[in-house]
Amino acid sequence: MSCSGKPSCKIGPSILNADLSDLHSACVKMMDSGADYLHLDVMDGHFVPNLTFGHPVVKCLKPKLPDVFFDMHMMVANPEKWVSEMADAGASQYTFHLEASEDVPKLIRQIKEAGMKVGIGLKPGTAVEAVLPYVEAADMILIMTVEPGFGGQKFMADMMPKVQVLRSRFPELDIEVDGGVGPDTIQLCAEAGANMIVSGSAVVKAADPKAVITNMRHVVDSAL
Ligand SMILES: O=C(CO)[C@@H](O)[C@H](O)COP(=O)(O)O
Repeated sequence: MSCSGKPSCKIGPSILNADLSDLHSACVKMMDSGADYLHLDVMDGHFVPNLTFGHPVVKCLKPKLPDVFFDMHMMVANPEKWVSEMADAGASQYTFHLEASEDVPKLIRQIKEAGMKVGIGLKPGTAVEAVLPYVEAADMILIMTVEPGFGGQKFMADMMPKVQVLRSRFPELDIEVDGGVGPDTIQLCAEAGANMIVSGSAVVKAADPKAVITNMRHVVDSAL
């Protein structure tokens, strides 16, 4: 866990439901609206029943957005397979799923050696206790608040106890929530102790994304 002190609020729009025909503009719009980072959803059709994009897309985006932190949400089987490609493409953080890795300590080492931060994601059905042995070695833990695979799903409030357990045990940890997070659900996330907020449809499809981001930041800052 590399973070020290009180965690800060960071808002990372998921561009999954953006207009992918003009992905660069969609990313710029999010950053101009006050986003702290971008959350890029990589799906392989095996770990989740959907397909998106991979490292070639990141490689195209990175030179145009050199200062943007790319949080790669790797919803893939065999996450060890894409570490070097993602690092070469310019990814900042490699968030793999605990359920997909056969050797978590080895994968964490591999990601760090490649120069990226380490995120570990948990599907809704995975108990938070399963990740506890790895928290100290990771930079961020992602608690999924929908079944991974699609944007626009309903927020699962019953995932909040997982966030509470992590926050009470690790006051300085970056804890990310992802899935159905927006103005209607941010209060629950903030009260539970999440500080890294992934929001897809609620931000990307908003008439005023800046207002949505500002509002969510205010709610999280007030709870931290
Ligand atoms: O990883 C995922 C879905 O698998 C998420 O990043 C969603 O894409 C977020 O979108 P919304 O639920 O906020 O629309």
